[in-house]
Amino acid sequence: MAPQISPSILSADFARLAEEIARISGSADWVHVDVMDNHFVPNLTLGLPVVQALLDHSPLPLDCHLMIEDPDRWAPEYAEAGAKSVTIHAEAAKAPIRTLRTIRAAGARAGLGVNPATPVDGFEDLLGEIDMLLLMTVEPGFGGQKFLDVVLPKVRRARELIKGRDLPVWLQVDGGVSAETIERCAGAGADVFVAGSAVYGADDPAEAIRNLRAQAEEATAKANW
Ligand SMILES: O=C(CO)[C@@H](O)[C@H](O)COP(=O)(O)O
Ligand SMILES: [Fe+2]
Repeated sequence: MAPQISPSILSADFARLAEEIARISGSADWVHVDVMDNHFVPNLTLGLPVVQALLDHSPLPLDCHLMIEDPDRWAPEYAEAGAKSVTIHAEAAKAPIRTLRTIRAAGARAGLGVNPATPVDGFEDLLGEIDMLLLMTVEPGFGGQKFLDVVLPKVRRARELIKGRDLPVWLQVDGGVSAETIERCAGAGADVFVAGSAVYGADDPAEAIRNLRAQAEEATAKANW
């Protein structure tokens, strides 16, 4: 699949979210929405009512990343509200298969997220239940952190597992993705790139996205996965 860019609004101006989305609507593929509950991660951002409001204003599909303690309870509601992609964390879900199936049944893409220290090998058998695997490349909870190179072998491993099973599962990297790191991610097999500070910290977010995409495309072509 051609690389996709999913800018995170965590680094946008929370008082002007609809306008911040409008700034990237011609250049991004998705809008990445980080839902944090101050339990699964030590930060509190936004929840279902704000996502419902954004759905009325966003020309781009929403890619909701749920960093919450009880995704089994809440994930289906995001999908039913109209989010096109809903990712739950493997470390938090108590009934991941049921929840992933419920997300899909509601018409959304089902994502499974894993923290930097969580191995992907244990989730091999779940690959058929998901549309996207999200690999955190920082510890979840905050934007603007330094990319963790230590996760790159796992990105490669995940791509091998997906390829080995010949499944159309997207591989998303999230955290510290920038002009300095995106080529390494694409080279390791990632094809969906979340970037918060690298996009919204730039003077021209649309140009930053175009540059990230060009870098990802070049590295993907070279890697030839
Ligand atoms: O899920 C998270 C953080 O927990 C991410 O989506 C970050 O918001 C990405 O921000 P940058 O690291 O690109 O600034
Ligand atoms: Fe995220």
